[in-house]
Amino acid sequence: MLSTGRAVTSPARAAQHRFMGAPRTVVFLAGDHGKRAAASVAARAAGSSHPAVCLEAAAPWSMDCVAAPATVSHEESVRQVVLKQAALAASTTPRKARLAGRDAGVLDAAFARCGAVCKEYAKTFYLATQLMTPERRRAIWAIYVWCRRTDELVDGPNAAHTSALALDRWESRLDGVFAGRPYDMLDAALADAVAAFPAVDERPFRDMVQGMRMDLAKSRYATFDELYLYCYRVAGTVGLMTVPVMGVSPGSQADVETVYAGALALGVANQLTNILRDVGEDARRGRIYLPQNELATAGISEADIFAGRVTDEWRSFMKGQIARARAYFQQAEQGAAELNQESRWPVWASLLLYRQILDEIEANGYDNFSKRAYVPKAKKLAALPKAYLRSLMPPPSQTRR
Ligand SMILES: CC(C)=CCC/C(C)=C/CC/C(C)=C/CC/C(C)=C/[C@@H]1[C@@H](COP(=O)(O)OP(=O)(O)O)[C@]1(C)CC/C=C(\C)CC/C=C(\C)CCC=C(C)C
Repeated sequence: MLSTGRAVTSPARAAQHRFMGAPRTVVFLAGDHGKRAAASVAARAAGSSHPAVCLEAAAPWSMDCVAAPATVSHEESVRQVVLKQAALAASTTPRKARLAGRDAGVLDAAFARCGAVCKEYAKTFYLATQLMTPERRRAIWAIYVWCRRTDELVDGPNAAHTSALALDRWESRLDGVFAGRPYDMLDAALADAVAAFPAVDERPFRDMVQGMRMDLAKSRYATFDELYLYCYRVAGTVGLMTVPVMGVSPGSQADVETVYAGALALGVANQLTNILRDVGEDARRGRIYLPQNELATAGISEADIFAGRVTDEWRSFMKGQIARARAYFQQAEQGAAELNQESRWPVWASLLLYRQILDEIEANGYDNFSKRAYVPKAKKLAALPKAYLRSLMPPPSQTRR
């Protein structure tokens, strides 16, 4: 069954949450979207079957934050993180004072360095951030750089030397960023960015580090739900980190949760696509990021994968995996359309460009063992104006209500 991050509506899910206790009063702060987020989360919380009721009681960083019984899926736990982050969209409580005077010059240099790193590693994305306001743009660059540095710890040239202890230290540095005590220049840029956008929460950053820990400890995923948790941690978190910076369109009438859920969906879709593109490469490193139970049902063994056998079973299995990734892209579209207009271009670019990789896997006859699905430069370039045009369209919710 496809798992597409729908709202909590089914009686089964409601029953799952009923035990979690009575709703708490949540205090929300200013801002139009904040009010809408607050109203919507509070309204949901008022019906005691909704997961929002237990967010307040949640231990801050644990994925078991909902005192969940074994039957609560990771998808459900992640959904609750999303609701909590959406409720924080109202947050205007300033963090530690931002730097001024001579220190502000140092910060400018730090942000310029973040921009240069983006330009080097993600040219298209860097170009598409040019439409954003300068404050948003530099905050997004700082987040990008932190994510890239985090990823490099387990996927970079020195990854073999990264231990759980190194990730502990990285997490302590992150605490410093959020406490206004950055360790180096690039951390200082991030510290300033999160001070400027107080709705950016530490939670998704910490969850990304947890994702990196999974890469240290795990090379198999028993079910899609397990894989979903991994995708949330390493990529869905990016959406939750960046939406508070990009902002929601002033004309949008959509629930803030829809936008956050869309952001999560884009991260998950991108990561699933990445996984499907890199099956062969990962297998050569002894890793299989595919649900083992679904492989077994399809009659595909690990030996088939290590031998790179493109059989009818494999093609049919891949069709299902691609359909699932496309469903997440579809959900992401709903959120992307509601973002602030000047922030939409990089998001649509990421969505359209990454989704094309799925078409290329199909065009390669589902041989993702010996061929790397690659979007030709001309197609990539064509996606940019297309993304730009999409970004000009008003939010669907603006005309709907
Ligand atoms: C505006 C915008 C697109 C912002 C995102 C910028 C940002 C902070 C990106 C961080 C990316 C990063 C370095 C993540 C670390 C983990 C990782 C490597 C994830 C994989 C990315 C691709 O990696 P890579 O560069 O190695 O790719 P190639 O192999 O070269 O192809 C991921 C697959 C996932 C990245 C996830 C996103 C870009 C999520 C984007 C979601 C949003 C920005 C939310 C949009 C909001 C709505 C409402 C839809």
